[in-house]
This record gives sequence, structure tokens and C-alpha cells, in this order.
Amino acid sequence: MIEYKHVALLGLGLISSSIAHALRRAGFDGKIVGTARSAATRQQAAALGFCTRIAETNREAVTGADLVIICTPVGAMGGIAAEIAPALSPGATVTDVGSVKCRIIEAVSPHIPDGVDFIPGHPLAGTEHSGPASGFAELFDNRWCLLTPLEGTETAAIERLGTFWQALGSRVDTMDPSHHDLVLAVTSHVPHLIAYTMVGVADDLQRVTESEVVNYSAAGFRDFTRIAASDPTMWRDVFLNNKEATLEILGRFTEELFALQRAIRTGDGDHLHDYFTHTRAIRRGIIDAGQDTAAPDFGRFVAAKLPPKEPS
Ligand SMILES: NC(=O)c1ccc[n+]([C@@H]2O[C@H](COP(=O)([O-])OP(=O)(O)OC[C@H]3O[C@@H](n4cnc5c(N)ncnc54)[C@H](O)[C@@H]3O)[C@@H](O)[C@H]2O)c1
Ligand SMILES: O=C(O)C(=O)C[C@]1(C(=O)O)C=C[C@@H](O)C=C1
Repeated sequence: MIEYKHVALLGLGLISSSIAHALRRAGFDGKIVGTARSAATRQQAAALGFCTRIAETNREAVTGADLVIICTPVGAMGGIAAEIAPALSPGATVTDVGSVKCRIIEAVSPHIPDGVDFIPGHPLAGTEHSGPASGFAELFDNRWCLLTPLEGTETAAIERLGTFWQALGSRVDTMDPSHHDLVLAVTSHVPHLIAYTMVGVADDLQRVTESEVVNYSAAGFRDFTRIAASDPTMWRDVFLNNKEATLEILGRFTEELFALQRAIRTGDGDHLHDYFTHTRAIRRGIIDAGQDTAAPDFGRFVAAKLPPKEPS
């Protein structure tokens, strides 16, 4: 059962509008107060009708709220925390949905007043679309929501937030923030960077050869173009704020790529065959373990393989 009565959604886009739709679907009868920076977005959200009320400012939206969810790009979150701090109600929970965790904790937690809990969160669910019209109630169904609570946070507050995400359809787990950032670098951030790069390469090639690279693209490349259509502000902020983990995984990726490049150049078919046999076994292992093909389960697989990172 959802224990909150007044939910503030800061930033009206894909994730916040999906939260609002999923709340309605769950039968939530409390207040949902949303806000966004631009008057145009606030008007668009008001017309879509998923909020009880649209506030003019972040501070106005959090006044009286017992749950505040920061749903903006990662780079804006510290400034928003500073802005809302004086208006937060004692006993309220502040959370976020950002795709990275350590930098958000550094930026937000210094502003959170005593008597308010800050419990960082990340629903592992999304699409390449953005804005208030892109949300839908089913987005979080059967997807993981990872909470990365700070030391000393009361268990009851963490459980309350976990129950909230379960009511939206999610499976909930907790994780150390720096481990989260490393796992997500493998399962989401570097794959996005690769997709962005591959689409850029194909575009370049098409311009050079005037061939029909994009028109005749096969399914794999089409998936890359879907991912590469994701919001540029969101992804700029992800890479700037998960720099260390992204560079570490990118380094490992490059080493493997060079080894495969060398095998192709030298005609080392055994290396290629062994490598592809190994990766196929990984995929089959995930399916045999009874986990479906959704990204969050792959995330669990990667999380189990990576050593926990020391908090920085
Ligand atoms: N899109 C995904 O696939 C996905 C999945 C999981 C988590 N996330 C995370 O969720 C967050 C939101 O992503 P989204 O996809 O909903 O983005 P979105 O672009 O659809 O929505 C973000 C909204 O925040 C608003 N905004 C920006 N700065 C603001 C500010 N200072 N004050 C108030 N509003 C502001 C924007 O105008 C926009 O309306 C990001 O931190 C992202 O990392 C995204
Ligand atoms: O499905 C997609 O389009 C996504 O990119 C969603 C996705 C992901 O990489 O899985 C993207 C970023 C998030 O922080 C969580 C989920």
C-alpha cells in the first residue's frame, strides 16, 4: 500500500509522467503536484491531466509533500535540492530517478535538512522518448528499481519507498551507489555510447560513399538508431557524472575490441570462434537460469560478476 499522501514530481518528462500514470493505475487517491522549468511544458502537462496540480516553481511543488521525486536531468539535481531545501516538510522523503548515483548523492545530500530522508533511486526502465507526453503506466512493470540508501537511513523509510515502487509495478533492490554506477556503466551507459558512435560512423560513411547504409540497415543497426535517438541533455549529464566508471568500462571494451580486430586482421578464426562461443554461453546461461531477456536481469548478471567498488 502506498503510504504517501502528497507526491511532488520535479521535472515533467518521460519518467515523472510515467510515475503519475502508474500511480493512478495503482488507485492512488492522494495529490500529485508536478512542475517544470518552462511554462510551455507546464501547460502541456496540465492539458495531459496526469497531475492534480501544476506548480509554478519547484519550491511551491514540494510544499506540504511527503514524497518529493526529482525527475530532471542529473546535472540539475544539486541546484534543485538547494532551491527546495527551505520548503521541505519534516518527515518527508526526497528521492530521485537519476541514471547515476554517486555524483547525485554528492550534489543533493548536503542540502537535505535534518528530519528529512534522502533516499536515491533509479528505475531501470525507459525509452528513447522524452517529455510529458511520452509517459505510460506500464513503463515500470517487472523492471528493477534500485535504491542506494545512505548509511543511517531508517529502514522504515527505505521500505516505504520500496513499497511505493512496487505499487508502480517494479521489483525493488538496494545497492551500494558506486557499485550501481559501475554496473550501469556496463549495462547501459557504455552501450549507449557505442550506439551513438556506431550511428555517427554509419552517417559519416553514407555521406562519404553516398551508399544507402541507413536505408538498408538490418535489425541490429536499427536498434542502435533507436538508442541513439535518446535525449541529448540526459545522456550528456550521465557521461559527465559517471566519468570514472564509464572510462574504466570503455577501457576494457577497447582492449577486447583491439583483440578481436587483431584476430580478424591475422585471420585467427579460432580466437573469433572461441570468443563468440563464450558470449553465446553467457546469453544461454541467463535464459537457462530462468531469467527473461529484459535488461534488468542482465544487470543482475553483471552485478554478480563485478567486484563491489570501494566508495570513493
Ligand atoms: N529516459 C530514460 O530512459 C530514463 C530511465 C531511467 C532514469 N532516467 C533518469 O530520469 C531523469 C529524467 O529523465 P526523463 O527521460 O524523464 O527526461 P525528460 O527529458 O523526459 O524530462 C526531464 C524534464 O525535466 C525538466 N527540467 C530540466 N531541468 C529542470 C529544472 N532545473 N527544474 C525543473 N525541471 C527541469 C525538463 O524540462 C524536462 O521536462 C534523468 O535524470 C534520467 O537520467 C531516464
Ligand atoms: O530502453 C531504453 O531506451 C533505455 O535506454 C532505458 C535505460 C537503459 O539503458 O536500459 C536507459 C537509461 C536508464 O537510466 C535506464 C534504462
